[in-house]
Amino acid sequence: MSVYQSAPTPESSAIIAKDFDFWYGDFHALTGLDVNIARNKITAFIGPSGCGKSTFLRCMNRMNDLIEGTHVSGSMSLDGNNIYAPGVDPVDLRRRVGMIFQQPNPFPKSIYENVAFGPRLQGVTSKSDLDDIVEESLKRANLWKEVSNQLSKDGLALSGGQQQRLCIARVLAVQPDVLLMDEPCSAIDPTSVQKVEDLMAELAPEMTIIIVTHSMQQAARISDYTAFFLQEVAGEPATLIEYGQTDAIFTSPMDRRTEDYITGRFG
Ligand SMILES: Nc1ncnc2c1ncn2[C@@H]1O[C@H](COP(=O)(O)OP(=O)(O)OP(=O)(O)O)[C@@H](O)[C@H]1O
Repeated sequence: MSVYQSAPTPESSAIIAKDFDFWYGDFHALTGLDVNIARNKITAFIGPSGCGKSTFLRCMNRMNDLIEGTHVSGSMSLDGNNIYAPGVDPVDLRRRVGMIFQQPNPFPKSIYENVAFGPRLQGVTSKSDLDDIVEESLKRANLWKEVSNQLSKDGLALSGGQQQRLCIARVLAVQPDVLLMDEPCSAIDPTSVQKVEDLMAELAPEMTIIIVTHSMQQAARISDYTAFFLQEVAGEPATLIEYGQTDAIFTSPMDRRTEDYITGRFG
């Protein structure tokens, strides 16, 4: 049984997972997840390595569909619609639920083309419209000031932290409702971490953000809600141990395993 402390209500949630399980082939990776993800807030997923944080994150835009032999049970909805229902187009879902990875992965194209790529695919052809989208997206990603006079430069020539913000701009250009961030700061320098955290705080009022992080400090600093996952027995599925408002989880966890993890006793 998971423990909940002032967790989001269904009415205030963008994503709702109910009795959700996930398998990689025969390996039952996640079980019994009941999680409401608050709309336009930042939610952090924490837990030791291998407890299924990334797996659960990737369920939210069906990225795991790309891995052969995976399947799910239970339900997962976005704005009230089951994302695993027949007829849902995963490509369209991934536009609405964008993803940022641990390693920045810009295309080997110019900064401009990286950001214009998605809107072009969506049918935007006007040069001035694309110019506007590129500028706006780079501004929202806190990168515009650094690159506005070098938009034709190769995205891969930027620093790691700049590349990560370019990837964020690329996702923002297609106007997602949800941003999934899988350890987005673990491969970038501290100054860039600060910039990414600042931009998350700026985006959150209009976007639902979920971040997987190994940094307790980062989870405590930036998130509104925190979910703690654990795989207690090797080979057995992981599950949600405790979930709720970040302040409550960090200052008065109700489950001993949460307390042990956040105080650094394991993991
Ligand atoms: N593509 C895959 N095929 C089979 N098993 C996988 C695959 N990806 C992950 N797993 C397994 O699923 C479990 C959960 O992994 P996952 O990467 O989701 O955990 P995590 O909590 O995000 O870990 P970390 O913090 O190390 O990134 C692990 O046992 C892992 O070995």
